[in-house]
Amino acid sequence: MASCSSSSPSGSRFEKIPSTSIRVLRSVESVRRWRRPHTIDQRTVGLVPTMGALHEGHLSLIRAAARENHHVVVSIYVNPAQFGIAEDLGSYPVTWAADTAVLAALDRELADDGANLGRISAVFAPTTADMYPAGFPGQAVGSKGSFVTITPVGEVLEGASRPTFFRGVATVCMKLFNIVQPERVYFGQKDVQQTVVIRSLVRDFMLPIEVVVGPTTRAVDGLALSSRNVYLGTRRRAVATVLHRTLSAAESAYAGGARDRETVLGAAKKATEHVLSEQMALAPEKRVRFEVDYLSLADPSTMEELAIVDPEKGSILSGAIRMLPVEAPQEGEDLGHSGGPAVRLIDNIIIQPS
Ligand SMILES: Nc1ncnc2c1ncn2[C@@H]1O[C@H](COP(=O)(O)OP(=O)(O)OP(=O)(O)O)[C@@H](O)[C@H]1O
Ligand SMILES: CC(C)(CO)[C@@H](O)C(=O)[O-]
Ligand code: BAL
Repeated sequence: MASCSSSSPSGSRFEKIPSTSIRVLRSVESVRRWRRPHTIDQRTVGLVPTMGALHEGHLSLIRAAARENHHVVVSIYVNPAQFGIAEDLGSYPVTWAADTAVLAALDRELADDGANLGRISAVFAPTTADMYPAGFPGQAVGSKGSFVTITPVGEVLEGASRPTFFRGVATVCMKLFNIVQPERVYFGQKDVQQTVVIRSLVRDFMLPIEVVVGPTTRAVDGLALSSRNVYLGTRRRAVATVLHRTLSAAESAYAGGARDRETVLGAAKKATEHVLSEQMALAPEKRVRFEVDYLSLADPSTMEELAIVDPEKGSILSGAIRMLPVEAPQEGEDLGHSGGPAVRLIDNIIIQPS
């Protein structure tokens, strides 16, 4: 494990990422002890919640947090409560050594950039026993326990496909916010419905926190970076841009003057069907099959489906697709992390209010 203990001036021993001043905090109590003096000194704390397997999308949020806060805390915790029973909790990428190396390099970059107010002060990496002190309540829809639910926004789209997802996210974020007590929290637009749920949580429970949403970081071909992209393998990775191309087609229809759902989403469906028919014309050992889970044109503050876009309010175009396991895998073919099960990808484009 790439972390070590080093002596503080007071002689107490703290775990740190090697060659950095980044503390590794593993318990709720250790975060509270670290946080207390910064409250007294009125030093601001920005929290970037993650599930690890860090990529440039996460780093963009950390950079934003360092510009605006004296201290940045990055949490790394794969929260079991937001995974459905049949989902990928068991194979979710866990890359602690790489993550701490990436954070160390980013912290050096932040130190060299005079425009930053702060740097990465701590990584919070709790255990499930710490996060669920009464015992983990389970992943089932009917699990009993202390949960935060944000409805109706958490029930549609991602919430319809993943019925325990936003209950798990809202619950763990409430815990993280109460533990770290940040002035600001940073979330990515890539998970746009999650940002609407978090804004509702903060508003409805009167949390004294500012929610900052960073833009989606993309690969050069347009694919939104995501920790789950490692599941794709080479063949599906080449076609995975279909969702971004689909949403871009809908955005172009809007830019061309369309305001009604049928025309805007019709352009998206046409784009998807075109890519699918191209793929189906290929031989089984070459092609990639996918299924559209949903394509949505929704209100930006409620995620309710829209019949017509009001340009003064704007809207959110979003979608989810399932990239199916490849057919006729070839000898030595890269099938992706965990051998190529179906991979669910999400993406969105915000149509800004005019
Ligand atoms: N491409 C991206 N651009 C900007 N922010 C991102 C991007 N991908 C993820 N984030 C944000 O990083 C935070 C932590 O996300 P998480 O650790 O789940 O990574 P992820 O790549 O979204 O993983 P997953 O593949 O499980 O969805 C969330 O706020 C998420 O929206
Ligand atoms: C916000 C979050 C860290 C909660 O576990 C997770 O949903 C994520 O990584 O987007
Ligand atoms: N980035 C969202 C976390 C999840 O899909 O579980």
